[in-house]
Parts: sequence; C-alpha cells; structure tokens
Amino acid sequence: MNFFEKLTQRITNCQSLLILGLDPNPEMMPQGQHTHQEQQSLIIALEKWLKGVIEQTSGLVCAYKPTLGFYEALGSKGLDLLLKVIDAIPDDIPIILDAKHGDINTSTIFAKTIFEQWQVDAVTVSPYAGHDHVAPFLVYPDQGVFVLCHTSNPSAIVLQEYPTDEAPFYLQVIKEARTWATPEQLFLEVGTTNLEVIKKIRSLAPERLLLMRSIWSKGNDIHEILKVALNSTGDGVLIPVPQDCLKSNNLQKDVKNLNQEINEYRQSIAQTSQNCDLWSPNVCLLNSHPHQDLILQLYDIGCLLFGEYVQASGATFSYYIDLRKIISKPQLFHQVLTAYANILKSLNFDRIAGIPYGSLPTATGLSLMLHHPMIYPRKEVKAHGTRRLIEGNFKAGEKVVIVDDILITGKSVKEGAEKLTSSGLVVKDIVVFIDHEQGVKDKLKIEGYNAYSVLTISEITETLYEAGRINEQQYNSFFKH
Ligand SMILES: O=P(O)(O)OC[C@H]1O[C@H](OP(=O)(O)OP(=O)(O)O)[C@H](O)[C@@H]1O
Ligand SMILES: O=C(O)c1cc(=O)[nH]c(=O)[nH]1
Repeated sequence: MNFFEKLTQRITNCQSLLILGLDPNPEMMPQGQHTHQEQQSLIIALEKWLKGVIEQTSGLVCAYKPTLGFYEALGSKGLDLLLKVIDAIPDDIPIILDAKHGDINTSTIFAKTIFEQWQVDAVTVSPYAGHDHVAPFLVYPDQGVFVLCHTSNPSAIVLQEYPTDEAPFYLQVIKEARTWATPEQLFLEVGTTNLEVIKKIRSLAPERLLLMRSIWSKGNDIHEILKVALNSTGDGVLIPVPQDCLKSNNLQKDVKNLNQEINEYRQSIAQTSQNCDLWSPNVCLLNSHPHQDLILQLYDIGCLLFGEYVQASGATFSYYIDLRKIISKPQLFHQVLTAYANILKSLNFDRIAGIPYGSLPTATGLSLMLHHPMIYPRKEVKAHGTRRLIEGNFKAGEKVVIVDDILITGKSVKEGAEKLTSSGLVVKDIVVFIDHEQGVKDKLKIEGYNAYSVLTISEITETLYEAGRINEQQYNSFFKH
C-alpha cells in the first residue's frame, strides 16, 4: 500500500483530517513535565511525553508529523529519540517527516535513509533546487512528497509574491511541481491564513492534497479557511492540530472536540457544495457504477459524439467515441490512467507498449506511473532515420503488455501485437479502456491474448442513460451495431 492509499484509508477509518506534530520542543511540554534537567533526563522526559501524546491521540489523527530540526537540535541522542518515536507510532498511521529538505547533494542518500531505514511514509521538501533535487525522493513510488509552496512568514512575501500579484512565484512553484509527479505522490505544503492565496492555490491545483500550516493565528476563522481549502467533497486537506493543544492537560478531549467541529463543517460543505461538476441533478446514486464519475466526465468533455461516423474498419456507426480529448484534461487523464493501472498491477510484464497514435500518451503516463519502461510499434515505418518498426529499447524474449483505448474489431491491437512478436517480444496481455463488446475479447483469447477492459460500452451507455445525460434514442443507437 502506498502513502496515499494508507493516508486515505486512515482518514476514512478515523474520520479525521487532523495531523499532529510530534516535536521534542521542551517549550511545548505541559507544565510539570519539564524542569531544568540535564540533557540525559530531558531526553527521557521528552520521550515519555511524546509517547503519551501518541497514546492519547492515535485514534484521532490521520497522520503524525515529526519535525527533523527539533530532533537534530538535541544532538545524536535526538536522532535516537526520533527513531524511538517513529517506532511508537502504530503501523497504520502514516508518518510525514517534516524535513524541508533542500540540498541537492544529499537528496539521494537522505531519501534512502528516511524511506528505507527510518521507514517514514512521506517527507516535506523545499522546491528551490528544482526537479533534480526532488526526483531522488520520487523514485520511491510508495512514498509521498510534500513540496513547500507557501509559508506564513511575513518576510517571505518578497520572495513568494515576486514578481507580480497576478503571477507570483509560489504559483510558479505549483505549476512546476505538478509536472513532477502524480497527485497521489506529490502534494503541497501551504502555510497561510490569506484566503486569496488559498483560493489561487486551489484553483491552480484542485487535485492536490494540501498540508495546511500556520492556520491557527488569533482572529482567524477556521471555517473560512476550510471553505476555500477543502475540495467539493469536503476533503483534500490535512489540518494541523494547533501547537497550543500539546500543552493542554486535556489533550485527548481537545483534539476530539476539534475533530468533531471540523467534521461537522466538512459535512455541511459536502452537502451544500455548489461547485460539484460531476453529477447532474437526476443522477441515481443507487447501484451506481464504480466508474460513474469517470463516465460522466468523459461525456461532459465531449468524448461521445452522435451522428454518422466511419470507423477504422470501414463500417459506419451512429456514434463515435473519441478518447483522444482526455489528454487535455490532466485531472481526468490521471483518473483514467489510475483505472488502467489497477488492471496492469495484476499483470506480469517487462514493458508497456502503446498503440499509436491514440494510446501513446496513455502508455507514457502508465510507464511513469508504474515505473515500467515503454516501447511502441510504429504505425508506419519511416523511409529515413533508423527505420525502426519498434521504437524504444528492448530485449528479445521480454514480456510486453499492450495498451489501447478502444477495442472495436481488434485489428489495431492485433497488428500491434504482431509487430512486437515479429521483433522477438512476447505479448500475452492487452488492456483497453473501452470494449465495444463485439466478441473481440473471445476472438483474441483464441489467438492467445488475454484482453482486459476498464469499461464496456454497455456500462457507459447505461450509466449515461440513468444519469439523464443521453436520451432513449441515443441509448438505443449504441446497440444497433
Ligand atoms: O479495434 P479496431 O477496429 O482496430 O479499432 C480501434 C482502434 O481505432 C482507433 O485508432 P485509429 O485507427 O483511429 O488511429 P489513431 O489512434 O491513430 O487515431 C483506436 O485508437 C483503436 O486503436
Ligand atoms: O476507428 C474506429 O473504429 C474508432 C476509433 C475510436 O477511437 N472510436 C470509435 O468509436 N471508433
């Protein structure tokens, strides 16, 4: 299970978006636990206190966030303490190490230490050294990375807001960081109470999880902050437990009350959300298809066209499905890739091959998402250059999974498979997004290929009809062919 899945599961299980900082800061210890001890006894007191904090809050928070700097400040004993604290955290609670790592020379070794030895689930990084610095963290597909994009420090404004209010540097950080990894691996750290800043971040990166910071300063209405930070389903945000709570003698009760208040507000947002663009009012939620959301979005961006269309096979259908539009909607494209990936994860292969042209972006996305190399059979061999039939490097005997968008007659995937096989590769599995249910899967089976699809044409049409997106005539037009 990767970090994002672990976090999502945890949020669901404990119904909490709260994260708690586990920082050995003597100033934050409740009165009475902290006297002027020698270093040794201070460490013991800190350990006892932090373990007590975990005991009291482990049912109430979705993640813990130890800040590396506080442990480092205690010297070598501090690092021992960090490992003890990590060890005391129950296995199902994700650990986000707040390191704000920013040094390119140490990122590879640091990522190895924290992810492999210390086994933390995620880390915070500073973006200033760019992608080369963050990439060594991203090569761990099961771990998460929070990129710092905005801080609440007053003096940071001159950098963050540079050069103009309309195009400030912190938004450039987000634009850049969004290209580094998927919304399931890369997230944003946002410290601010400025609602306009949060709105700008949310509208630029609606798909990213935000780790909020510094939201508890006096005079701020947390509801106003949540209103702009939460997504339309009332999540997408991690909320820090206020530092002051740690001093409380009623820590458990305080965190519980805070969580309850936040959940009540989340619920009210989810119920009154005005900006949910996935559902039409007449959607029937009973027995809904697990990919209902995806299907409706495909329809809404115009992937389903009605009218007389000639197909690749030469036949004329009264509709056409154009999945090539998906690439222009990154969020939807990511959802589609995730659906393919869920099938690919159960298959055994060395390389992913996309069928040109429609499925080259899909194969590229899956290759990056699943960390498997990509190749592709050319549609036509060029008369110049290398004149290769298969682009990309491979070795004869390697297993290849083919991905394509639509299975209508099966001609395209079969031609692709034959080109790959003639080059010494082994093709057993074919994964498509939509199966037109013309019996092609069975025919492919006879020829030795296992074909899988994310959706069938009838699942799509039934969902659209139930949701009131298509009328009876349009619904019937799918079954004439
Ligand atoms: O099962 P089939 O009957 O072969 O039909 C499905 C194929 O048709 C489309 O490709 P198209 O030939 O339109 O090419 P493109 O991807 O280059 O647009 C689609 O992308 C599939 O590859
Ligand atoms: O060429 C086809 O037959 C075809 C391609 C495609 O992408 N969608 C469709 O409905 N038909």
